[in-house]
Amino acid sequence: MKTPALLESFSDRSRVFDFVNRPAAGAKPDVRHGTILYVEDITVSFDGFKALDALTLYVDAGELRCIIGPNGAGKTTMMDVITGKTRPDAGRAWFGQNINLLSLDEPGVAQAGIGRKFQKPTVFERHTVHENLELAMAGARGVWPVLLARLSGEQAAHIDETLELVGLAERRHDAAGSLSHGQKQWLEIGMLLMQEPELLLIDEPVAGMTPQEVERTADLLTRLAGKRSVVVVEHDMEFVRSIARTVTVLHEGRVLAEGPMDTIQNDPRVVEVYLGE
Ligand SMILES: Nc1ncnc2c1ncn2[C@@H]1O[C@H](COP(=O)(O)OP(=O)(O)OP(=O)(O)O)[C@@H](O)[C@H]1O
Repeated sequence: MKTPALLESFSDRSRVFDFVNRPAAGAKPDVRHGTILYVEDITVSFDGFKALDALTLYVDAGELRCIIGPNGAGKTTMMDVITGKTRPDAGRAWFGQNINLLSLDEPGVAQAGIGRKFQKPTVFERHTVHENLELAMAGARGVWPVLLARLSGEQAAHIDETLELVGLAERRHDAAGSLSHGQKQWLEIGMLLMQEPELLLIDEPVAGMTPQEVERTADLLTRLAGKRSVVVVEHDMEFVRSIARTVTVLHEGRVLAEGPMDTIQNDPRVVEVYLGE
């Protein structure tokens, strides 16, 4: 019984998925200069300790960027600033040329078109893969409209396309709880995609995956880039090597090095602080 089952999850939904409550669509980022994300001179201090220290980096529209760096380098703090979770002490963060991220709260950032995927998959375990995507659909203003409205042809097609993209078409009627860890990660990426974000921030997507799942995730993220921009924080260097065009290395809250993976791998500073660990 689909409807009662979905209703049961109502209380959980708002707790687990803030992004499902994404408000109505706002302005799109203006990327006419080719840059979708501007992070400039961002400083975040915790009790005097600088987690980010005048961090500056730019991400191009359509790019797939990997961010690496040792524990405590500031990767999570950077994502927190971009998504409105942490307010910086100083600096600027813009989404395209026109959207000042520092003026938005977390729902506002999501509404503007930035989707964030945390490391641990959080899907509605008791609901089917298809229902999970329905609930996450862009424009849904809560569980009632999702449940009561019949899917339009366009919405049904969007779900079908997403199921194909994340490789879960054959599992659409299965409970999300029956999926493997890797499949849950793909489902959650699919849920983010239902809101059609311009920029996806993805935290350690392949931790705990089998080698086959890692390979399929590399393929998925590579296919997502282009139409969207994707920023991936990841420690698995083989995975980073397999997907990244440009790698940014963070260290002590700053960019230590940035460039193609081959250059980064041979940079003695990077080897010293990170790769040589
Ligand atoms: N809320 C906080 N209060 C105090 N210190 C914090 C807080 N959040 C982060 N830090 C500190 O800021 C630094 C940067 O942390 P951050 O989590 O951004 O690093 P990271 O690169 O994501 O590390 P990891 O790879 O371990 O996830 C760390 O030294 C951390 O201990």
